[in-house]
Amino acid sequence: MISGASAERADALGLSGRRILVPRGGAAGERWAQAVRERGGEPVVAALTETAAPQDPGPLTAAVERWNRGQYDWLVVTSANGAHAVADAGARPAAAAGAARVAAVGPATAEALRERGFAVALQPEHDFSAVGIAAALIDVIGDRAPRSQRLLLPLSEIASTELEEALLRAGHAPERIAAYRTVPAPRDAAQEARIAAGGVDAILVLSGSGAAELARRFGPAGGNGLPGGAMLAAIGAPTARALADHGLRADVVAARHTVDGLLDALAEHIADPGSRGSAREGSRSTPRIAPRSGARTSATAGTPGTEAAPEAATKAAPDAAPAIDPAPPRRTRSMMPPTVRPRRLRTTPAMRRLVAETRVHPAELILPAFVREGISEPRAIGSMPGVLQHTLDSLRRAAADAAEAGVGGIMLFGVPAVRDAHGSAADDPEGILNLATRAVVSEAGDALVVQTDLCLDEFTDHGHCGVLDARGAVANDATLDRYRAMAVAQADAGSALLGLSGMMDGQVAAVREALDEAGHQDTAVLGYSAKYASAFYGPFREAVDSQLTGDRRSYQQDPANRREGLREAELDVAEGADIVMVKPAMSYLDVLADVAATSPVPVWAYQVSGEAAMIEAAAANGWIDRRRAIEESVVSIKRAGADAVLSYFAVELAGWIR
Ligand SMILES: NCc1[nH]cc(CCC(=O)O)c1CC(=O)O
Repeated sequence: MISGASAERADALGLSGRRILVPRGGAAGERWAQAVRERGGEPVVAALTETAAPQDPGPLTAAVERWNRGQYDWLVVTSANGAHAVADAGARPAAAAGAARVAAVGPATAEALRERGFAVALQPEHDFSAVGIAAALIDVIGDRAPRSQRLLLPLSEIASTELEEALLRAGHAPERIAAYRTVPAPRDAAQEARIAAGGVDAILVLSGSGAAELARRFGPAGGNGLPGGAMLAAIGAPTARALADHGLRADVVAARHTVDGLLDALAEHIADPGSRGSAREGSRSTPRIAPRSGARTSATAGTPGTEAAPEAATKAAPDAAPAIDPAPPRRTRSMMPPTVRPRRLRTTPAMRRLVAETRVHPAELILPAFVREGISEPRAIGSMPGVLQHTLDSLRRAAADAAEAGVGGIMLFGVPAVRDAHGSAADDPEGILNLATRAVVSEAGDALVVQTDLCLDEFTDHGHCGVLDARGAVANDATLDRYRAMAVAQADAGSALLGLSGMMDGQVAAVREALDEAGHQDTAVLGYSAKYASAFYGPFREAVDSQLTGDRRSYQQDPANRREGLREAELDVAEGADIVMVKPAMSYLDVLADVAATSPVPVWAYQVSGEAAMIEAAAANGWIDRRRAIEESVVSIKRAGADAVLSYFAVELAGWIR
């Protein structure tokens, strides 16, 4: 289908710079989006349709029971949805009777089946459609011989009858079951308006129902209006005909009904609008609003659509030439060129810089730093490349470097030589964290806001953030007494801002009261308000040589909870927190945005150790661009609402953006 030269063009960057509407959500949408990205395009995921359980699940359940009892010879699956539907209904990979086999319409379906534990015995070689799988099956099971086969066909409610008809004609006993249905996806008015205003360059149309929904939302009859100039790329001829039924014309019709087939055809069309991958040739006689009978398939083999869109395999007559040539060819674009062009503001680096909504400034970055008692040389931390366990001396130098780079603050964590059940070293004026605080304040206290982690986990021999009761549970109120003592010791040492990271109830009020009683009215309190029990603290635990076994789920928040994050922040503000924080950052940007929307005090976020480690590890593998990923991650945290960000990259990033 695709000539050598244009195949090469269509290759890696064939969609470069193009925004492509992906009309599916979920895992399928992500697969399409990834394939668009691999070709240099920018996917815009806007689900038009989604799958739902059939109106009446009874027949599917009964059929799956029969399958499990070994009453079929074949399970014939024509879409990934079908595979998931039967698996979800309880179909066992190997039927009890043993001899049953599984056929898949194409590679994506086969992959879904394998994912669910089914071995795939048969798959068409080229034609991933109802016609293709019928032919492949009949090849193997023959015409009636040796005996009529029982085949279970779990299909979409509106799938065509092609497959069962072909099997019936060959003398077999197909049993069609409605396994799922395709329904309109929830709508997003703002996104639709952006799309209509020229937000995409091309739209993928993957099924007849997708075409119908596209027309309903953007089509000629009362929708938002299709984005001017957007190309329509149909997965196959039936889908192109469905578009025509709604007064829309496919610019591209894929000959191979797969992700690659469609995106290659689109890339080929972009590279050469007159090429065979485009529908121009096939629809020369087709007006923009094509009567159904006038639509012609372009270079397609068989009746396609099944692999990506089983319901699209309609009973249309393929390649039926129109009786009367309805209209002269249209060489002009079918839609008006856009007048609204958001890309104008992206044309040059200077323009992009001028219109950037979010900026990161060094003063809004805080460097977390570790100091370890009893070492004479700084030590590397395996899971945190570039981060050290400092000696007092090297910490002083690191603070001076941070001040020099213009960062706003430094957050100190201490790693003591000796631990006990109460974390005695935490409030000992000669404890490592308090010593380090004095050292850093004298070195750089004018240039940097010197801050201290107020928590017991680095100091206890059991590694928990509080003291334990007789049964080994973390005792909230007894811990508050320890926090009061720590607060006074840290303020005495010169800490300007206490970072309360222990997640005990009432900790902000307790610490505020203790500070005020001790005459430290001017020492500020940072509530780690919405702190989640996160896997992303992993490398930190190495950094502080944590003694923890088990987890912190009885005091840190459940990652499933969003509302609770806002509540914790509100409580901390009410208790007198001067600043509140959300932590980790990247997986909790929704919580951060919620808190930022209502907080009367500054809102910070902590890009934690695991977030940094992910970037380092991927960059070390050459999988992402390290600097861009760091810049993007921090600007995203600010965009979501953070006024300042704790980041292990603070000094390096400050150097880049100065
Ligand atoms: N003292 C508790 C504390 N303060 C900051 C972090 C994690 C920071 C990071 O992962 O970078 C932790 C660890 C925890 O809650 O287990």
